[in-house]
Amino acid sequence: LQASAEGSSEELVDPPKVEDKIGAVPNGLSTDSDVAKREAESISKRSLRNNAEQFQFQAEVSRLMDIIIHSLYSNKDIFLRELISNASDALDKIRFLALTDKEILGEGDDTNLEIQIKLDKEKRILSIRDRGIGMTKEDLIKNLGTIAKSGTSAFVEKMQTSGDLNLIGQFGVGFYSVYLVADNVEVISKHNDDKQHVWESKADGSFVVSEDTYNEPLGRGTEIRLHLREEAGEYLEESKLKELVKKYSEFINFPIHLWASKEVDVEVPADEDESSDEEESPESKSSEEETEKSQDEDEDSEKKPKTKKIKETTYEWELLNDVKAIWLRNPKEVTDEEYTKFYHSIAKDFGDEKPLSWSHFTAEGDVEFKAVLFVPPKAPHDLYESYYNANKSNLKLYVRRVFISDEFDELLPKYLNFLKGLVDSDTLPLNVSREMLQQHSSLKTIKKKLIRKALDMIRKLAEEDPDESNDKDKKELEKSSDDDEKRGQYTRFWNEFGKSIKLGIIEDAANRNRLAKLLRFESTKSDGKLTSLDQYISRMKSGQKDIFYITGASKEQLEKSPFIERLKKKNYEVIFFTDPVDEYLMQYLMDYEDKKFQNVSKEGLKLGKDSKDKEVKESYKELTKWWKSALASDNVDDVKLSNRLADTPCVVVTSKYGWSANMERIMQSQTLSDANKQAYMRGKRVLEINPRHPIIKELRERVVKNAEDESVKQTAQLIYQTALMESGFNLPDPKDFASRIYSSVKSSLNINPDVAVEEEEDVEEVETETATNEATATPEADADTLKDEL
Ligand SMILES: Nc1ncnc2c1ncn2[C@@H]1O[C@H](COP(=O)(O)OP(=O)(O)OP(=O)(O)O)[C@@H](O)[C@H]1O
Repeated sequence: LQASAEGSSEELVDPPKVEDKIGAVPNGLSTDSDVAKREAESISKRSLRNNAEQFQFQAEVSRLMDIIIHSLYSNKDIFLRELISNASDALDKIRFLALTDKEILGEGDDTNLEIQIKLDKEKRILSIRDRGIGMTKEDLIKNLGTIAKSGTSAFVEKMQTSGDLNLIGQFGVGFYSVYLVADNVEVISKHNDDKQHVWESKADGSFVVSEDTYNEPLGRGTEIRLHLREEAGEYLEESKLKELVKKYSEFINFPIHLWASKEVDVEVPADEDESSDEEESPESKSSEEETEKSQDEDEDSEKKPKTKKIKETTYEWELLNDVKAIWLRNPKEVTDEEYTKFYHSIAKDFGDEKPLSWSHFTAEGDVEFKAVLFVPPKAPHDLYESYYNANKSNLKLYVRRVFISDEFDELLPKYLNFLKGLVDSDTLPLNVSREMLQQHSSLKTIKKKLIRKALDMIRKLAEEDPDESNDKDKKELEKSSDDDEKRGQYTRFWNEFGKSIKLGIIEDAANRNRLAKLLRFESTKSDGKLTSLDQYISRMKSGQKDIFYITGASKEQLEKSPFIERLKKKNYEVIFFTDPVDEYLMQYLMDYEDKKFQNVSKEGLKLGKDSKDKEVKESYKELTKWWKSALASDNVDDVKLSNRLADTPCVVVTSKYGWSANMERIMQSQTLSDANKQAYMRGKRVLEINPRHPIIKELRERVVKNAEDESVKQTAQLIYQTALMESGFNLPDPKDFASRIYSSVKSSLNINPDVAVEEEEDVEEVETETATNEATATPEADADTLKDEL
């Protein structure tokens, strides 16, 4: 979209040049050279306009900017940390490239990897400049407006519900926070591969990009100029900027300088009258010594011109941060507050909450590295989005203090992607490409150690939580003072990241047992709280060999399940697994501490032998045989006596290695699931009957009396279909089930089964006017409804 920008050149600003000493320029009268300069400037402005191209912001970005501009969010400070963080990222990028090609850094000032902040109070401009990688024209267009990141719409959505703008950095759209304080923003950038360009937008839906022939050449890097809004005057105060850098950007690993003013005493020539006054001042004659001195001075003053001291404002770069990396310090000397602030900065998570836990350690031996790992207080919004495809490592890799990448998949397994932190290795080579580094053998060792440390840290979260310990430990823990803060911390962890631990059990065979220790769930005995496998084992009945569990859609549903009736009666504990991932989890978690897991809705449940078993079995032989053949066309492999039922007549159980009813339900609900696989994986079904139930006993009598009785067959089919449903399966033919129910209702109401439904009288249809006015359902209308719903 080419813009014709003639005629509006007045709108263009005349920004200060970074190297000018703002405020130190005297306001003198115009000279010829000033006129010539202004003439030249207006020519540059025109040429800037002529080659300007206008672009529309991508729609989501536009919405985002709109929200930011009209936000009533009071903490507008956040824009500065976002800009500094971007500057730091850009510096990291160029430093990394310079590892393999020194030339890239250029020479002179360009080699100073730093961030500079400057103010122009008069023009109300705040500039943040870095000597980072810079942006080409294409980068400016793409990164600042036309390509919306996945986080953009997620953030817009989030803002509409719980408007906490503080989270902006986590969504990868931090740059736009500049519009909290500025109504016009210029981004001047120079990348080694392109000429200097300037991007400008007043957040009116579009931005302009042009080659920059007007501003002072940056050499390399980016300068962001914010034309501050009327109400954002506080950001023109040096003290405010110093406070913000201290608060939010303390852990930036590059020097941040502020062009700060300073009052200094300077000697200036004094006029004669004043100097004679000074000579007459009483102090100068107060002692002999001083008189002598003053005589000396008098002698000097004959040679030197007279001077006096006056206050003058000068400017110099003042360093605002201490660039000593926190991970290089001794953990004992780092305070909790410092770790929390470091977490906020590394995770771009500037909420009020502390990380749930952290681990700061040094690994020694063949591979040496330092690391700091954090468990965030909350899971990010997209933790499990495209879990298997996206590259979402949250660990930053440094080699000897130089940032290398935060996209190294090789540092942590996917299931630990929720951890934040960094690794700084002394063993890895510095001057090789990222690809080569990725294949370096040391990474395997680093990964192994990181996993161990991470799992230890999570285990400690549980150990230190008083709610987690059993009664004996509780007494000891009650003495500790920071009890309250730690109470419930593991439940908080579990609610945020429990799924990751489950995915770990599925994916990481080597650490399966360690991860299983971290597993939490509810059970028939957990009293609404979470419990662990160790606690389950400690409560096991004597002689109990297996760990019992059941899977389903909700705890409420499972509590009433017929599968656990008898187990509950006999005081066995049954674990409830209600997350879809649990079905997958239990395909991998076969045993724990030598105890096997038994799904109580699958065949193979053993609860000890009953002395009358054989006898009872014999008495049901005829019924089970008859029923098995009657159900042959229903995919039922067998009919057996059940040992798990108390009050229910019968249930349908599945074979050990096939899918459970719950898994069938999950698979059927997946849009892209493969029908062939469904048929193949569907577990074999066995109808289990309760030999003590009156319905079953009666059925046995009836079958013995007359195995061909049609009504007995009908009833048996209805019982089977009901059991199927109660056991959690979808009915293959609901219509058939419904007709059977209605015939049964007819019989209980004493209605003759052959009575037909009354015929409707034939009345000629008359078209009425109202009928034609009625809204008709069209595919378009349906699509609209769907859109509304979405
Ligand atoms: N000072 C800069 N130097 C070079 N590129 C920059 C600079 N500032 C922004 N960018 C580019 O613009 C993009 C958008 O910045 P923005 O702050 O919106 O998102 P981000 O930096 O990717 O994420 P976050 O806000 O979480 O840091 C960046 O990814 C980067 O490519």
